[in-house]
Amino acid sequence: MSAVLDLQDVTVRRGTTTILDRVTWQVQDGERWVVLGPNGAGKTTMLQIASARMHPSSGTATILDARLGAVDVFELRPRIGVASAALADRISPSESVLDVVLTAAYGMTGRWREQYEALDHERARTLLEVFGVGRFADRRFGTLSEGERKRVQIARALMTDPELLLLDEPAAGLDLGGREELVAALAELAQDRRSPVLVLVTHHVEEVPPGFTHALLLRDGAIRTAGPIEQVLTAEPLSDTFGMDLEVGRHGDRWSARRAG
Ligand SMILES: Nc1ncnc2c1ncn2[C@@H]1O[C@H](COP(=O)(O)OP(=O)(O)OP(=O)(O)O)[C@@H](O)[C@H]1O
Repeated sequence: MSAVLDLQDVTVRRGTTTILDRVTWQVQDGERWVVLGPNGAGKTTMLQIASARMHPSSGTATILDARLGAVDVFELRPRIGVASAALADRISPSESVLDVVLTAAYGMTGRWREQYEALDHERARTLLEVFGVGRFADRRFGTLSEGERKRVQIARALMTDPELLLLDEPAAGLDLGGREELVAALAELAQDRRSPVLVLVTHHVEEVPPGFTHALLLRDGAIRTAGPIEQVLTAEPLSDTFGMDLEVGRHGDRWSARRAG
């Protein structure tokens, strides 16, 4: 079976800066990946390629069997769910929470819109319930807390029933309780075999939800290590990626890291 995501020698240049440097990465069906790396490593840029929002300067990116540059990205994008700060910024604070989720489906249903409307509503409400924010369906998006908004964004990203779900720092800005609730929700998603392939960008190993299977470490636009999570989330590769001696702990199905010594 072909890979869900297949990057071969992907390089992204802006002026004289190389943001991604010959990135070769394959994600297979059923896998759940976490992407870690310091600020400016190129993580968001890699997700922009993976979500068909950016083309490589060189190399090839094949997403869900569609090669970027040879397909209509507007057909491809609905098959990819994305939750990121950049997308969240575009949501109007006055929009109702239900509409934030529902509008992800617009454009998918075309001229049969009316027949789909009831089903869309039901699905949007179910997704909000799954992420513990069902009771806010009729509130304005702008009145929600940061953590509640993050969960609404993930519900929105799942609305089109994507085959690939990309989450860019979903726990950023959350307090401890909010982070733990989000990690638990993502763990459930990861463990559900019906879920799409997941790629989660984070800065902290503490935010890696149980059930994630693989990890990729990025530094200065290049992959340092990628593979099964137990092998990658260890002291040596993480120290190398963050340029600092780190102690890495595994506590049941969670991780922690701190400076060694
Ligand atoms: N248009 C551009 N021109 C020049 N440099 C750029 C451009 N866009 C991004 N960069 C640089 O590319 C690098 C990678 O950015 P990117 O946002 O992908 O990193 P990141 O790993 O997601 O960082 P963070 O963890 O801080 O969010 C950064 O150094 C950034 O300044």
